[in-house]
Amino acid sequence: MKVTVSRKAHFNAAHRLHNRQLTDDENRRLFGKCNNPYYHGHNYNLTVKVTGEIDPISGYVIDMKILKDIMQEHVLDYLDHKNLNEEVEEFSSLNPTAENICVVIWKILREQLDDKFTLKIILYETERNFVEYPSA
Ligand SMILES: Nc1nc2c(c(=O)[nH]1)N=C([C@H](O)[C@H](O)COP(=O)(O)OP(=O)(O)OP(=O)(O)O)CN2
Ligand SMILES: [Zn+2]
Repeated sequence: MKVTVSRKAHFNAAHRLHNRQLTDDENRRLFGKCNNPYYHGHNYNLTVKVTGEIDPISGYVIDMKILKDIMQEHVLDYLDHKNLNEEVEEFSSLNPTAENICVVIWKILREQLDDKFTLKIILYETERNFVEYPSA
């Protein structure tokens, strides 16, 4: 019997949506105000969902304290209060859209969690705009 446990977190970060393969005009047309060369910020809200069997001894799928510490060390300490384009290696060549940030967070956490767990990330960039990976 598989059960999903979830933990929420949030971080603030600055970014600029920009594709170096496009001209400045094309970038402005495609990304509008999100292409502002002086960057802009979001309060990102994150939900991490871990699915697995309940351990018969602990009654846990995963100890939430352990999940919290992994998220803090590997995601929040890495992304919080950062300029994603300038300070986070993955986005030196990858546009920091909500979709790409979500996949990057999934890859970071996937490496930290046992293969027996299924992992899903939901990332809110605004109160109304959010993305999920993997989808469905
Ligand atoms: N598919 C995507 N579309 C857009 C993304 C994205 O990451 N993926 N990002 C942006 C901008 O970076 C930014 O998120 C837009 O913010 P904002 O203009 O504040 O968005 P809203 O007006 O929709 O704000 P609400 O508060 O949600 O109404 C643009 N597109
Ligand atoms: Zn933005």
